[in-house]
Amino acid sequence: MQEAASAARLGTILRHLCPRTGAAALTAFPTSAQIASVKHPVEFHYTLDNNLLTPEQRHFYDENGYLLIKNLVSGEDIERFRNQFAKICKKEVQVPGLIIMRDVAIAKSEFVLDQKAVTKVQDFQEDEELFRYCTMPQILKYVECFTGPNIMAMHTMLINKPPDSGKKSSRHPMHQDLHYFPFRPADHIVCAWTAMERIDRSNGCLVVLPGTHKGSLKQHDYPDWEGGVNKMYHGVRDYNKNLPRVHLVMEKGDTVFFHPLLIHGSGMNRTQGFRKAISCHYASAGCHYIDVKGTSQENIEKEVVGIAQRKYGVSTPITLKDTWMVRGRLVKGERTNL
Ligand SMILES: CCCCCCCCCC(=O)SCCNC(=O)CCNC(=O)[C@H](O)C(C)(C)COP(=O)(O)OP(=O)(O)OC[C@H]1O[C@@H](n2cnc3c(N)ncnc32)[C@H](O)[C@@H]1OP(=O)(O)O
Ligand SMILES: Nc1ncnc2c1ncn2[C@@H]1O[C@H](COP(=O)(O)OP(=O)(O)OP(=O)(O)O)[C@@H](O)[C@H]1O
Ligand SMILES: O=C(O)CCC(=O)C(=O)O
Ligand SMILES: [Fe+2]
Ligand SMILES: [Mg+2]
Repeated sequence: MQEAASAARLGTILRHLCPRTGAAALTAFPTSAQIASVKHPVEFHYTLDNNLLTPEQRHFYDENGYLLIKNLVSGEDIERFRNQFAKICKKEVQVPGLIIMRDVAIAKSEFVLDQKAVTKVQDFQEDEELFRYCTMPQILKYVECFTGPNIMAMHTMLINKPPDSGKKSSRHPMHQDLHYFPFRPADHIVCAWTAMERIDRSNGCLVVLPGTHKGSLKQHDYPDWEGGVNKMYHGVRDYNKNLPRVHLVMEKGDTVFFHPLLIHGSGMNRTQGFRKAISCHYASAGCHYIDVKGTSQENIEKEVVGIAQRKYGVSTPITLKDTWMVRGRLVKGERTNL
């Protein structure tokens, strides 16, 4: 009896150390022989093993909070996404629920039906062509290593970073995507972000602070930038500016998977081209919603709810959770909690 109790306790500790591999390595009540055999507790904390990731890749993600896979999306598919994006900008197609955002530097200038006016489109879950990105088997195969088999596409974006207007507003401040998400656990959420062309420091690549996914969710506010900040581009209030930064230089089709606590941003676009990337945030359907009242996420809830009420013309009180429940789409397995 005592052995069963201590075995259960050890199981709990191991699961705590590593929720998934700990649970997989041990049955609910391991025998003392099993306990004795657990010499090297748990190797990997942030990934599931579906025979896709090598031990080196799993180790890299554990340590750094991101994983870059070369050449995952074909040039042909990227061309199709580009064409669809152009059609959306020209208003040749109307997509229900889509948010079209213009850069703050030109938001008040005259409206042009051209992608030169669009900084990103969000929530394209109702666009069959762009949403194809979120359902690509070669992407979901990787996503499953982070989320498990029941997968929800929660947030979709095509980012069209414009040439900087001179005000540096094309930058994206350093942030953690979890700030926007009222669901947990964070370890079962992952972003896939695919470069639609070569992206390096000249056109504003992703900048990451490796290892910061091991920390907690930080307080986010608007950065104090003279040239203006795009709506809802909150940044981490205080982060250690001495932490090493890594610039992710990517070729067309390369895809990075990253943890929602990883602190990242993107630099200014110093070229004349519109730097394009397409992304989707996935979560395990088994994640649960949380109430963000009284937490650091209260400020973003207020903004998102304000925009959602305007967009859907509702005046009844809604929560951050409601805005996510209507956007999430199942892409694999079974829709359970989210
Ligand atoms: C829900 C968030 C999900 C994020 C989750 C994943 C992590 C991702 C991290 C991010 O991407 S953070 C940034 C997320 N940003 C957004 O979600 C903002 C999405 N954009 C919008 O909702 C609309 O583009 C916006 C409401 C800002 C404007 O759309 P409208 O169609 O209402 O534009 P309109 O031209 O009518 O302008 C209305 C007002 O907004 C202002 N505006 C427009 N674009 C702006 C801009 N880019 N920045 C600041 N203000 C802007 C514009 O000047 C004007 O101000 P006034 O009322 O004072 O005249
Ligand atoms: N003064 C600043 N305060 C806060 N964040 C900043 C500041 N300058 C840059 N950043 C952030 O750091 C990231 C990279 O920005 P930056 O424009 O310096 O690009 P970069 O790729 O570092 O280019 P460079 O080659 O000039 O260093 C972005 O997320 C940006 O928002
Ligand atoms: O600059 C980009 O393409 C990505 C910005 C980003 O991190 C985000 O939208 O969450
Ligand atoms: Fe982000
Ligand atoms: Mg810099």
